[in-house]
Amino acid sequence: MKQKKVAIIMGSQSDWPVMQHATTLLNAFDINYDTAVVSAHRTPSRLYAFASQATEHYSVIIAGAGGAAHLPGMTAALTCLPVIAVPVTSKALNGIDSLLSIVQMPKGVAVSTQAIGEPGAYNAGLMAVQILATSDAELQSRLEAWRQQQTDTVPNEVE
Ligand SMILES: Nc1c(C(=O)O)ncn1[C@@H]1O[C@H](COP(=O)(O)O)[C@@H](O)[C@H]1O
Repeated sequence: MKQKKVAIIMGSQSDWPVMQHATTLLNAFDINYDTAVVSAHRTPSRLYAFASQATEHYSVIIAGAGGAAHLPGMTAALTCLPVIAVPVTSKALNGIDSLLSIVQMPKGVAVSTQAIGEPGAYNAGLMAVQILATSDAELQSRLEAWRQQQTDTVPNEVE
């Protein structure tokens, strides 16, 4: 079975400096992805069109937004694909607003929320790889080798 792509969507072009970190591990593992600006607030029809077609093209969606970050939750409401959310660092409240508006989803609609900002975007890419690896043995073994390499780089002693 051919692996479907990952979608990386974000509420604004201004989210890209954070969201680009979601591509680090997708690139490292040769996983195809698309990127798009989609906003629940500013482009609701675009969000509806994207989410209603998403299962045809994608296996996983990474959604980043800042401030009143309704994009991940609204995306999850419109598709049964796994949605990995990145709370983008905001100017006024450093991303606490983004985090809180993403993480408290009502029971019955799930979003996998990552950490605020760059580490969260990086881990969103990692989580996407981990999800894809559950149905791809070759990817799973590359992921395990990557994890071992990371473990091996952690020094034992304090200098
Ligand atoms: N949170 C959302 C949504 C949404 O959730 O639909 N759409 C845009 N935004 C956010 O507004 C912030 C400021 O956007 P601008 O920089 O374009 O003014 C961005 O972090 C974006 O994710």
